[in-house]
Amino acid sequence: MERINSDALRRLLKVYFIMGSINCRKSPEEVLSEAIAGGITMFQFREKGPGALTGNARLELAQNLQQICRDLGVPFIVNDDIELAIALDADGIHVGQNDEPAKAIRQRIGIQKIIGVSAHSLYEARQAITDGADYLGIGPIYPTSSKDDAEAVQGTFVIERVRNSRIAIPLVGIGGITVHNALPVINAGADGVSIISAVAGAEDVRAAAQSFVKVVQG
Ligand SMILES: Cc1ncc(COP(=O)(O)OP(=O)(O)O)c(N)n1
Ligand SMILES: Cc1ncsc1CCOP(=O)(O)O
Ligand SMILES: [Mg+2]
Repeated sequence: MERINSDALRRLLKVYFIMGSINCRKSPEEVLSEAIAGGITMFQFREKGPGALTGNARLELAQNLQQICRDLGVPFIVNDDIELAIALDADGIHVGQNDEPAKAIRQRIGIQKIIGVSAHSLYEARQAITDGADYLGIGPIYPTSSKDDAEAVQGTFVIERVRNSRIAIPLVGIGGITVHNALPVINAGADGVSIISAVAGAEDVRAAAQSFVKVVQG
C-alpha cells in the first residue's frame, strides 16, 4: 500500500469531526452515526478531558466507533494514542507538539497510515512536513471551550502564512468553528474545518453536520 494521495486527503478533511464521550449529549455511537448521515468526511476519536473514559470502557467505545466508521465508509483517526491506533489498526493518528513526534510515529505505523500534526506557526508547519505529516491541524482559530490547554487564539493568520509560503500540504482549521464562522477559514486556504462542539453538542447532530457540508462545499 502507498501513502495517501494529497487530493484524496483534501476531500476527507472537508468536514473533519472530532469527538469523545464527554462532548456528547447522547450516546457517542448515536452522535457519530448521525454526524456521518449528515455528511462528515473523517472522524477522530478524542477521548480526553475531565470525565473521559479510561481502560476497557475507553477501548470498547473506540471499537464501537471504529466499527460505525467502517460500516459507513468514513476514515477513523485516533488522537494522541499511538498504541491504541496500532492495536485497532486505525486509519491514522493525530498528534500535537507535546505528543510523540511524527517522525517516530511514521516509523512505527508505516507509510500507508494517515498522520496529522497540530501546528501553530509556519516553523511548526515546516517541521511537521519534514517529519512526515500527511496533513496539518491549525488552530485554535477562534476561542474554544473544548480544550483546556489550547494555545492562544490566532484567527486565520497562520493558515494564510502557510499558504503564502506556497506550502500545499492538506490542512484544516480547528477551534471554535461554527457554521457562521467557517467560511473565512476556507477562504484563508484551509481544505476543511475540524469541529467538536458545533456538531457533537448540537440538538440535531445530523442537521449540524449537513450545514457544515454546505458551507465548505460553497
Ligand atoms: C485536526 C486536529 N487539529 C488539532 C488537534 C489538536 O491536537 P493537540 O494539539 O495534540 O491537542 P489534543 O487534541 O491532543 O488535546 C486535533 N486533535 N485535531
Ligand atoms: C482539539 C482542539 N485543538 C485546538 S482547538 C481544539 C478544540 C476544538 O473544539 P471546538 O470545535 O469545540 O472548539
Ligand atoms: Mg494531542
